Amino acid sequence: MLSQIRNRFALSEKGAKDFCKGVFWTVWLDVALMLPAVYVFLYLQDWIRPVFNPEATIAHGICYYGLLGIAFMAVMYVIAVFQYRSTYTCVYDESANRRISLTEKLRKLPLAFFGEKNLSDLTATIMDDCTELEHTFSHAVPQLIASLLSILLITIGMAFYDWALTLALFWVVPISLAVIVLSKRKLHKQNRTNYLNKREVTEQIQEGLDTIQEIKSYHQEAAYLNGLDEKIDKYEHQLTRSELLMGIAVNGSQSILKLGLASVIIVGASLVASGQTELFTYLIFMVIGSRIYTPINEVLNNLAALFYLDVRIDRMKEMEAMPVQHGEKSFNPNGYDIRFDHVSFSYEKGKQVLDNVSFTARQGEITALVGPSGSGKSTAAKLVARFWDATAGHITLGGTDISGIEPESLLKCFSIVFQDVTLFNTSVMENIRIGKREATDEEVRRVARLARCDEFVLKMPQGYQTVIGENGETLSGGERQRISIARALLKDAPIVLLDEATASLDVENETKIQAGISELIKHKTVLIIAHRMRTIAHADKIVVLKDGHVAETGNPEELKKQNGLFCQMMKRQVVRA
Ligand SMILES: Nc1ncnc2c1ncn2[C@@H]1O[C@H](COP(=O)(O)OP(=O)(O)OP(=O)(O)O)[C@@H](O)[C@H]1O
Repeated sequence: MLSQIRNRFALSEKGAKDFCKGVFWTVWLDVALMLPAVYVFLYLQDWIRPVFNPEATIAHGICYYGLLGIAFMAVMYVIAVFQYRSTYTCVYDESANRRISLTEKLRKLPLAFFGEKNLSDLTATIMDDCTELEHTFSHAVPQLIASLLSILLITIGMAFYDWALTLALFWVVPISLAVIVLSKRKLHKQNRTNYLNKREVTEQIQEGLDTIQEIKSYHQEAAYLNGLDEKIDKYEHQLTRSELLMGIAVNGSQSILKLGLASVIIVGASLVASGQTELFTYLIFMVIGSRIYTPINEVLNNLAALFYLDVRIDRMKEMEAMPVQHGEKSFNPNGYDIRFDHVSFSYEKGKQVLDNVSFTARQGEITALVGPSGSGKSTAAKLVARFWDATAGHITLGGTDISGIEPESLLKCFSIVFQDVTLFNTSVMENIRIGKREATDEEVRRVARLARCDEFVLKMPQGYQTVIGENGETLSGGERQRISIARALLKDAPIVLLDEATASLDVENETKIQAGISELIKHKTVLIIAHRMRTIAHADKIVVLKDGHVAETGNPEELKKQNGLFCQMMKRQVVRA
């Protein structure tokens, strides 16, 4: 039972237990909420009956009813506290845990996942869907189950008292629920479309914000806004349609419920007139009839959330089912040689990016990957760090196959400098410290000097404490790159990946930070990707890639003599220079 609840609602084991507790206490709360009606019943039975029956006497005085009222209120209060704790507090805990586990899950997914998914979609799943599920599980699902159970209990109890009036009061409940169940399929479909349309609008807005520079510089504002307008119109149109359908279903169902009280009045009147029911019983059923449908009405008001439930749960399950990258946390490599052994890889089925690539990058040497644009150089570098997993062949690090090493543990061995540097909206000091969290300010300054950051940082108003804006917007490309090199220097990992690390620097700046890079790569396994031939002039080994396979390998002198692709690339650059 518990595991079925877990699967159905994508809950943790504790969440499923709490959910059952929540339903239990909500049933009791629904029953307890009938206590005012019971109180009125007891009072009327005792004090009003003598009016209709002169032989009857009043059994309890006003003090008794005062104390009884207090006792009923205390019972309701205690049950409400338990219900609140078991439903709301636990749901918020479950929601927090769900967000953490989804974020943990994302951390373990291969980068390929993020390439295929829209990031605003992922954020919406972690934040919006969790919030909506929180609301549904605190306000709708336990209430729905509990109100069905409590109505069943109350119906059985009342049937013993007067079955004919009970029937008059409750015949509407199955019909009202049937209306909802019958419209569920249609509404579910509508809500799914709403959800997808909303995501489309969010994605379009996100894309507009990400590409605002291009939109403005190519005067695409009108085209962009027209596209956005179309998507918003589609979303609104669909929303209005589903709200209308929802309104018809919910109001229809609520109206049917109201017929229950009307039928009690009519049936009760005829039963009283024919002497089959006491007037007093008739009054009692009318009092109860005015309150009995409240829990169902509340559930109906939250129906939209209930119908969205499956769509959101499906999204969660989809994320939770994504295959994560596994591996051993601790590994003892025999040195840090990197070996590609017949490695093939494709991002999409049928489009081979690397084809049977084999080479070794030795520790203490600089291995350069060169080749025409799109030949697979960056892809090869990313496979080494397990950003993606090879589709065939093996990559080993110090003799250990990296597919058996946990990606986070593996990445501890790497200092990586990419062409696209990501900076955080914090100080220069903290941006560099990302390389080694526990580094002292002095250590950070030392590597910053080596990477030639001093030259621009000391001119900033607060020096190393200057906040550099979102993704370092206040810095030039070269300055951003120098911060990234300082980070890598601070990390001081045994393997260094430089992917177009100095691409955004002019020749003067590149020469300046060459000292920093020389320091960074000393005694390390270095894999370097660069288009400029002067950047790789000191490489010990060059691997030339062409269309995803190794075209040539050797040291620069050997390759020059071969007069192959490498030689042609050298000549072209000399001519251009
Ligand atoms: N995330 C991705 N999804 C799908 N295809 C990709 C992805 N990244 C790269 N590719 C494709 O893989 C091929 C190799 O790309 P890669 O970036 O490895 O080449 P490169 O040699 O580093 O190119 P460049 O010198 O221009 O940076 C290209 O055809 C590219 O379009």
